[in-house]
Amino acid sequence: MLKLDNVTKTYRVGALGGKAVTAVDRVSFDVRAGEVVSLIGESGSGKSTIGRMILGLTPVTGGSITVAGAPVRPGRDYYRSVQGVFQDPFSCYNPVFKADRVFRLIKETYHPGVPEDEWAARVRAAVRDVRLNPGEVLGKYPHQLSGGQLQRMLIARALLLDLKLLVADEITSMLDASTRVDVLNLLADLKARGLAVLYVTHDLALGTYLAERTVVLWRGTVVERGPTEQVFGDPLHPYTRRLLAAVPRLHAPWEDAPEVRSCLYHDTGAVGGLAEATPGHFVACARLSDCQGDVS
Ligand SMILES: Nc1ncnc2c1ncn2[C@@H]1O[C@H](COP(=O)(O)OP(=O)(O)OP(=O)(O)O)[C@@H](O)[C@H]1O
Repeated sequence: MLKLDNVTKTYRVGALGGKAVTAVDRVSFDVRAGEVVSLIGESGSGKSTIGRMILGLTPVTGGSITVAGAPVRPGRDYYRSVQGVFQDPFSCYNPVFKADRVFRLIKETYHPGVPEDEWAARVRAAVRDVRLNPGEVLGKYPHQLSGGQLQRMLIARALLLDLKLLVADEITSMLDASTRVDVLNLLADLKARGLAVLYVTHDLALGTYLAERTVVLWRGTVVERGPTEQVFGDPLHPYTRRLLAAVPRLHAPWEDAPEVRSCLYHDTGAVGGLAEATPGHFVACARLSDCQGDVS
């Protein structure tokens, strides 16, 4: 459903855009229909930039992104099947309008011909699908609803479209533990309906919860990707191991990488990109910044 092929993003920064920052560097992975893939990495690793490129909010610098075989083409038709939900639900609502205005905008843009009573029934069904009570949430202003309720209403809004791909960017990070589980279960429901979900997070525990496959991003490059149980159960790259072992320790800088005893990438003679350890489980060079998989 979603395919990224060697995607690179360079931002121009500094005076008159004279300096280039490579936020995403030759990233390739895919997400199939009915699958959740989690994209994991620390702050600044390029996760949101990837999400924004998929949603057509910022152009790619190199490589290609396709959804159902077609390139990203921001516009009404594209957003009918591709939607994003972001970390801060409050920013998606205008505080002076009732929160369910987000549903009205969908009707006006995508379903203008649907009679009002039928539309109201569809909205109520979508709201129930995200485990909210229409009587409790409809007709209220954003400040009268919780973050979790607003987040779920955004997902309900996406359900009113002919959605094929959802980019969920840190959607649970502002929610309390019980609401978080609700929203994750909701994503599992979407998966069961055949949606492709890219679940962007810096939280490994949440990443494992429902993703079939995991992509680990480090400074804009993929260092490991594969079936979630393999990436978490048998992490091959030192960065993945470090993420898994990242419990705060006083006086020990987090940056301390574990000693690299061997590097599958070099051992297998792989060149440029990732070495395949077991079917579908790929890993980059273990020498982190020394090499970044560019050796020959
Ligand atoms: N509009 C921009 N202009 C210049 N640099 C940017 C821009 N947006 C992001 N960057 C840089 O690109 C890199 C990746 O940022 P990005 O927001 O994609 O990371 P992230 O993994 O989503 O981080 P976080 O989890 O903190 O949101 C960072 O170095 C960031 O400073």
